[in-house]
Amino acid sequence: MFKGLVGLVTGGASGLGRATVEQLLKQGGRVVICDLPSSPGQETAKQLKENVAFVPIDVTSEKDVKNALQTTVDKFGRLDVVVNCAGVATATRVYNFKKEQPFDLKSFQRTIEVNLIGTFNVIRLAAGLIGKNAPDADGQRGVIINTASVAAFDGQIGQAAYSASKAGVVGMTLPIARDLAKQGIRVVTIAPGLFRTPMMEMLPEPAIKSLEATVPFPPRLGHPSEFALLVQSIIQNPMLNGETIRLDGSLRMQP
Ligand SMILES: NC(=O)C1=CN([C@@H]2O[C@H](COP(=O)(O)OP(=O)(O)OC[C@H]3O[C@@H](n4cnc5c(N)ncnc54)[C@H](O)[C@@H]3O)[C@@H](O)[C@H]2O)C=CC1
Ligand SMILES: C[C@]12CC(=O)[C@H]3[C@@H](CCC4=CC(=O)CC[C@@]43C)[C@@H]1CC[C@@H]2C(=O)C=O
Repeated sequence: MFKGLVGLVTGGASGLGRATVEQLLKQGGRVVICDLPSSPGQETAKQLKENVAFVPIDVTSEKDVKNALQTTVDKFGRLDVVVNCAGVATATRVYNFKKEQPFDLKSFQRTIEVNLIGTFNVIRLAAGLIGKNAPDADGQRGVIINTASVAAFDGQIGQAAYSASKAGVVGMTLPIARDLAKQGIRVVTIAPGLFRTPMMEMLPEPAIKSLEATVPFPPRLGHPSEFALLVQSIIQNPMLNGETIRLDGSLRMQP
């Protein structure tokens, strides 16, 4: 099933996205890595060698995403699977009473812009290309997988912007799955708990250790490869659609 499959992974140069790229390649797929020009996407593609290409993009740009889709067609002829992993994390309280400073609106807008609108931008443009595929025996033409966060449900102090952006991704999953159902395109979102990636490693190790202790089982950060395994499973299971799946070791984040 994966042999020859063409995937496009945003945020594919790092963390959960990179692990997904590696898993798709391991299964015999071909992959376009989409990430910021400043990311290590080019080196990543070189390291992974075959059946992979890097296209520098900002997910919020229509022009960039259209260019990435055109490159996908030029290089691999089609697109079957999109995995949206590009994202940014911010932590600011709604009001800083010591500095008498409200949350910076530009920072709130940028978080929504990248995590929510960027994800939507990729979905809306990729759907047209996936819709050109001939349907399989089940009528399926492709799969779109998004990345939210458990912060969509249990957002912590300082996560108003991040949680709102991820809740938006959760909220649009079902309506988009319904929009694309007639074309046989499935849409599923993963809401990860805590995974060891460069985003997480912005935190000092003692903070990571204490976060790990809050995960009931297994009491550790997830490995990016475990995220990639769920991506594989979603691709393989045609009954998964319009749903958000928590991948969190039963973590419920504390305030
Ligand atoms: N690591 C974790 O524990 C969790 C991560 N997530 C989400 O998973 C996704 C992947 O995160 P990680 O791999 O941990 O982070 P990461 O920081 O390792 O990777 C994120 C990638 O997104 C790219 N990116 C950022 N803004 C972009 C833009 N405008 N256009 C294109 N690419 C852009 C970055 O360059 C980076 O390569 C994110 O959406 C994050 O919010 C959700 C829950 C937990
Ligand atoms: C996003 C997430 C939770 C956070 O808010 C932190 C982030 C790692 C980097 C951070 C450093 C800080 O100093 C403040 C908090 C945060 C932005 C975490 C990575 C994954 C977490 C998440 O989405 C959990 O579901």
